[in-house]
Amino acid sequence: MTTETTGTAARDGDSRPGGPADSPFIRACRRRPTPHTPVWFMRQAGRSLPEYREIRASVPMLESCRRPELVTEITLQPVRRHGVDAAILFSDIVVPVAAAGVDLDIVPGTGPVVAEPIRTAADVQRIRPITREDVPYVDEAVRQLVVELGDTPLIGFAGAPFTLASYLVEGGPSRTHAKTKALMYGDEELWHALCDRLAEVTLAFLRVQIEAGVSAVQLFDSWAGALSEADYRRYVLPHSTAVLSGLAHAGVPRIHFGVGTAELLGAMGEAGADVVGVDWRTPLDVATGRIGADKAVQGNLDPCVLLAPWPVVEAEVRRILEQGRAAPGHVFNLGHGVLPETDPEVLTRVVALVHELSSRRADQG
Ligand SMILES: Cc1c2[nH]c(c1CCC(=O)O)Cc1[nH]c(c(CCC(=O)O)c1C)Cc1[nH]c(c(CCC(=O)O)c1C)Cc1[nH]c(c(C)c1CCC(=O)O)C2
Repeated sequence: MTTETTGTAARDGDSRPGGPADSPFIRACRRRPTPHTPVWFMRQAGRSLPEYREIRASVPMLESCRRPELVTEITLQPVRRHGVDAAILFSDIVVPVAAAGVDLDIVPGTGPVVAEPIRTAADVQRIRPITREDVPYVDEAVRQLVVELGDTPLIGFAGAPFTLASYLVEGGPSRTHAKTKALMYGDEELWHALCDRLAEVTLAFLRVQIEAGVSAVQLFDSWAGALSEADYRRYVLPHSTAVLSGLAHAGVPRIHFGVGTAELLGAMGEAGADVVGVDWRTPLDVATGRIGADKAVQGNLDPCVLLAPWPVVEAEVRRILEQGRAAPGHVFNLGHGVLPETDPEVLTRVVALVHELSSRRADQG
């Protein structure tokens, strides 16, 4: 197949039986009937897996994201082990920002740390627009993965402007996002200039992944829940909309996710999502009431529940499958990422249980 025929236009019509576009995951994102409820886990590629810890032992995080053969192997690990319905590209939300010229590192046990935080108009200018040439390793890894994965869809992702801005303005992880909010409330013009630039970088990064062949994209606005709905609409929604609506004709479903977003679910759907991610605080039927019946939902299992005895896990899986029926499409997932201390066997059992319970129901019509 030539590069041209693997582009978005070709994939748009590519729902041949058995291909990734006809997979249960993509069908659920598009609110079409599925043979079973699809399941994957945010942060499935990572520290809960011994095979991941082994392969990463001597390679720093950011470097591992820049080695296509490592990205491919780590992305495939949870697919092999758990039989999940989708793979998610192994990367990080700060990878495109680093490619855009921001000096940063991912510090083990801490997260992204920025050498010189972005707090002035001149700082914003240091964030360059990016093209595929700035992230060749992502392009290459996605192309390899699409071949290796066959019918299993690959999810591409990026960080949303607010969550990226928080790391860049704070200089690292923050509980209160105080410096970020001080800039947002104190200099609205600079705030929008920063988020315009981040939306541009994010959109370009997602387009590279889509051109290379991912079947869906997820926009992580992990920390958007720190804002009221009014502030979200004023300071954040226009920028996340620029990203998601910018992909309206890209031919792949768009998932929009955040934590603590009970009050924001409707607005997050409005940004241009096909699927809205829901954390553990809002049951999926309640979430659907807020998001509207034209969007699919994903999430809701508290990652901490996976640390509890199996009967507790099983009861939660049953509850979420039941409440997910209120939505026109349901992708089973956690309400946030897999915790490093999670027993991988439990994840494998959850996948099997979701498949068993939901296919039994599909059989019964
Ligand atoms: C906020 C955020 C980040 N990165 C990401 C988000 C949004 C999702 C979320 O809210 O959790 C997204 C992300 N980061 C990573 C992935 C890989 C794909 C997946 O399996 O989901 C994804 C989708 C790998 C990673 N990204 C990181 C790791 C850990 C690196 C290691 O192995 O040491 C992995 C596997 C590092 C990272 N990078 C970031 C944090 C907070 C951390 C953890 C710091 C720590 O506790 O060590 C920023």
